[in-house]
Amino acid sequence: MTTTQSAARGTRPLIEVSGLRKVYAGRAVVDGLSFTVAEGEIFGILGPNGAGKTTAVECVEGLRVPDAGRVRVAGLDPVADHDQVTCILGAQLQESELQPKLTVREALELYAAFYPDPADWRPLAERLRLTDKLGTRFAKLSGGQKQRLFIALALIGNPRVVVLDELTTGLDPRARRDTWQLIEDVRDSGVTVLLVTHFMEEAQRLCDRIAVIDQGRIAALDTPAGLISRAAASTVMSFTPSVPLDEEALRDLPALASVEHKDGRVTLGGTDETVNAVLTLLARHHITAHQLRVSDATLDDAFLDLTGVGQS
Ligand SMILES: Nc1ncnc2c1ncn2[C@@H]1O[C@H](COP(=O)(O)OP(=O)(O)OP(=O)(O)O)[C@@H](O)[C@H]1O
Repeated sequence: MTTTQSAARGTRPLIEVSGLRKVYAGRAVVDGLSFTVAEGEIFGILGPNGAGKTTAVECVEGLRVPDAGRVRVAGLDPVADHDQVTCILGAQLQESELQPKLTVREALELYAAFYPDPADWRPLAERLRLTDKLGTRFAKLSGGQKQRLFIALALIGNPRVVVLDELTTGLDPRARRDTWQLIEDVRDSGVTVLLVTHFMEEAQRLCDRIAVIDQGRIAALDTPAGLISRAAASTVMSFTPSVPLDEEALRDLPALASVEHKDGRVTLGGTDETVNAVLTLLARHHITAHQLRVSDATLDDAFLDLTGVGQS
């Protein structure tokens, strides 16, 4: 660790964003964002397309200059103290930033040379399962291998925090799950993670806290469980009734949050009380519920209620 890094280490949050604003063509795409990230956290930024997520994290990285507000990384200004922040914060590269002919070994050696106190790339390559790919050119790597290389390059400067923006987009489910494990390993090794994602399951599984961003503002900031508890319905029930249901009878159900009919299937949002009342109603009318499913609300449901936008 460098002197600057140890001097900056303390009890204050590792990342502090306060009143951040960024305007393009007269439109505030980031409009007064405030959040903090504690050392050791996986902090998620979730939001619909165009919500301002990348703009916000690029202000944290010092790649964009805020129009208003304050950003600090370990107490440093990412724009004014850019060189020092670069040693503390590792950013995931975009694919186009690597030469297709560069081998994995060359990329690791090249990026290690950028830092005053780099990690030894050999154990890093081992940890990221790249050792048998060291001689492979970037263009020949699979999507998952490229992502593992990007994580290695983000970690090569021994950063205290890594910013991962849409890291698993385009990966198949298996490679995505492998990458999740790697992100957890990164955090377990003591590195704080700022994660921008579109994937609800990813955010729910990995993040300690999540800021849901909508139209440049924070719609909610909480733990995954806290966000889920904000969904209008805590329980979702769906079934195909053997005969069509009386709409009026459904409307009178206790704690009912939503009703939807689609292709003969009924989906109800509510609580356990709603579910029990539906079962009683069906039994009373001798109606069978085919393919009955009852599930707890998910982050997806909460996201939909908070932003009005469904996600993958
Ligand atoms: N350099 C720029 N010049 C003009 N407008 C920009 C610029 N960068 C971003 N924008 C606009 O700002 C808005 C927010 O973009 P941003 O990339 O931050 O959103 P995002 O939440 O990361 O979206 P996505 O999930 O689609 O990546 C968008 O409407 C985008 O078109």
